[in-house]
Amino acid sequence: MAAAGPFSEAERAAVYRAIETRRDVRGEFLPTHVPDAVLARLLEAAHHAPSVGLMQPWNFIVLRDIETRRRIRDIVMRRNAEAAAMFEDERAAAYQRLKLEGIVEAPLNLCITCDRERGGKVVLGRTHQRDTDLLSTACAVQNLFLAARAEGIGVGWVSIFEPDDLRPVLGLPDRVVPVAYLCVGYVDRLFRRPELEARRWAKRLSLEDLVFAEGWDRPWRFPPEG
Ligand SMILES: Cc1cc2c(cc1C)N(C[C@H](O)[C@H](O)[C@H](O)COP(=O)(O)O)c1[nH]c(=O)[nH]c(=O)c1N2
Repeated sequence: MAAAGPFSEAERAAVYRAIETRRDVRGEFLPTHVPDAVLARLLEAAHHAPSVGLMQPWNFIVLRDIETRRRIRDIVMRRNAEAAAMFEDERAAAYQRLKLEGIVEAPLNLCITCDRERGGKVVLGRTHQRDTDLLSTACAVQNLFLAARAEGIGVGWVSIFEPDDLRPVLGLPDRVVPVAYLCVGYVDRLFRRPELEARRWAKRLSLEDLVFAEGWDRPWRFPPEG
């Protein structure tokens, strides 16, 4: 066991700053190489995520080769045309204007996968909730996002494809699911608020409308600020 008191004020501020200023980045990646030593820190952060039964279902595929990334970008462009066709009228036009991936612009891509058989047939904590392995992998993704923010590195999550689309390109075995496809690279500017909000696609909800006390729909009273 180790001491578990609160962080110093500066340490606390740094943690909240990483959380609050993290952004999903689609454009504006700098071409600067992300050194392997820095990447190793990000992967270490991801690998420190909680996981059901400590099954650590993740793997990390590091993609720097431009040809592989072009193949994946082509898949995303094809799937994006399908997605675009699902919106109507003004929404369709607005969708077309959004930049939703930086696969080729970012110098580095990462695919974070979930091995659905890691840990064997019976895993502590997963017996009644099969998808907790996927949820655990998402925790690893978020750890990486936050560590990247602290390093001045932007991350953009791309999900505009069928998971099976990536299987032949990355040689994924059947038991392995690609959970997150990430564009990664240094950034010198970040949107202050979600880019989709800045571009008037969607709005951040008010936290006060999302917190209940003792049951569904009974608002929790936030303490007055200050
Ligand atoms: C599982 C998942 C999948 C995706 C995303 C996120 C997550 C959690 N996001 C990014 C998403 O739009 C973004 O997180 C929100 O708009 C909030 O913005 P910030 O992350 O706070 O900047 C995202 N963005 C995008 O441009 N293309 C995409 O395919 C995806 N896919």
